[in-house]
Amino acid sequence: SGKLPPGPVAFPIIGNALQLNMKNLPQSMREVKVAKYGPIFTIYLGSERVVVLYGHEVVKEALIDQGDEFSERGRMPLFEKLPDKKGISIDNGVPWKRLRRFTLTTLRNFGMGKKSTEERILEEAHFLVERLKNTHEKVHVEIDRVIGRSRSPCMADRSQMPYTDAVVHEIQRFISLAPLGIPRAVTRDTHFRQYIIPKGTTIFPVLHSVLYDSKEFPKPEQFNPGHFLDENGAFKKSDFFVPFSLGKRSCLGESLARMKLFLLLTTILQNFTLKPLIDPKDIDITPMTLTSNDPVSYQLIVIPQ
Ligand code: HEM
Repeated sequence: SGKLPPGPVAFPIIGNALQLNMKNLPQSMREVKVAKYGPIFTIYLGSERVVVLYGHEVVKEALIDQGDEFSERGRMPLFEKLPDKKGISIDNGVPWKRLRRFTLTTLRNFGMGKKSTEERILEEAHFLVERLKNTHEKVHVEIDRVIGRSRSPCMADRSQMPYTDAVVHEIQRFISLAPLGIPRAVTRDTHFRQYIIPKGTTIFPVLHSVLYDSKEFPKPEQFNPGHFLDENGAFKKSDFFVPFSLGKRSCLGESLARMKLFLLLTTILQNFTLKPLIDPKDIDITPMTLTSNDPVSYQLIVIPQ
């Protein structure tokens, strides 16, 4: 008893390819949800069935409340044979369990070395600073605002720097790097709300739908660090901040990535003023979107402080 979540009628072989914009799947997901199917729907990418979870409530319900059932790593249908820009194949044969073990061991070894992770990242940040200082050339990156820093950054500073912390969070929210999440799959036939999702079905937990929820983040399309600040200017946590996903298969590199983002940003801004070449409002910040939101290249003026 029970049935699959609803979805648009699919054709043999091509599935829903004609109804979806394959160049911008996250946008298509929103249209399908809004069209009529609601927060849980089924689509076919080629002949592969995918159940899409759209919005904070269902994403949390699946990845946290029913975390065991939604804990398998899924496939990215249609895209599996595409090499990414670095020539690394995102083949479905990626052995996730081995990757997880490898990452854990590497992170542990990294942490056990003579130097702390913090020191290593700072070394990297200073190396970057040296490179920028010595280069005098315009770097192709867009940053449309300037935040000055007067003292040497370290992780302990973060709690004293709510605005910088909010900026880092807002960057991650705004760029929505993995808008569809990284595909999951269900470990067994799974009852989810009034539906049954067959074992092995690919699941897209649409992180973009959580990061861009307008009830939590007023005007989500606008870059506004105020999304993570309370009325007194203190840092405000949000359950909707899910760039690293949620639950037992969430990103293993989260604390490393967050440390890097904070230390690199503060070190660069402590040493340089960054300016765009053109009026910031004329800069097109639309990312390249296929399954991830990749920023395009920008020109930038880097002025030593
Ligand atoms: C800003 C940077 C990063 C973002 C936004 C990010 C995001 C994600 C997301 C959305 C997932 C899918 C998790 C899920 O299905 O619940 C993931 C998985 C994963 N990430 Fe990251 N990640 C980042 C950096 C890193 C770094 C630096 C590492 C390694 C040190 C890393 C290692 C992994 C691994 C191993 C998995 C697979 C976990 C599993 O399948 O059990 N990530 N990441």
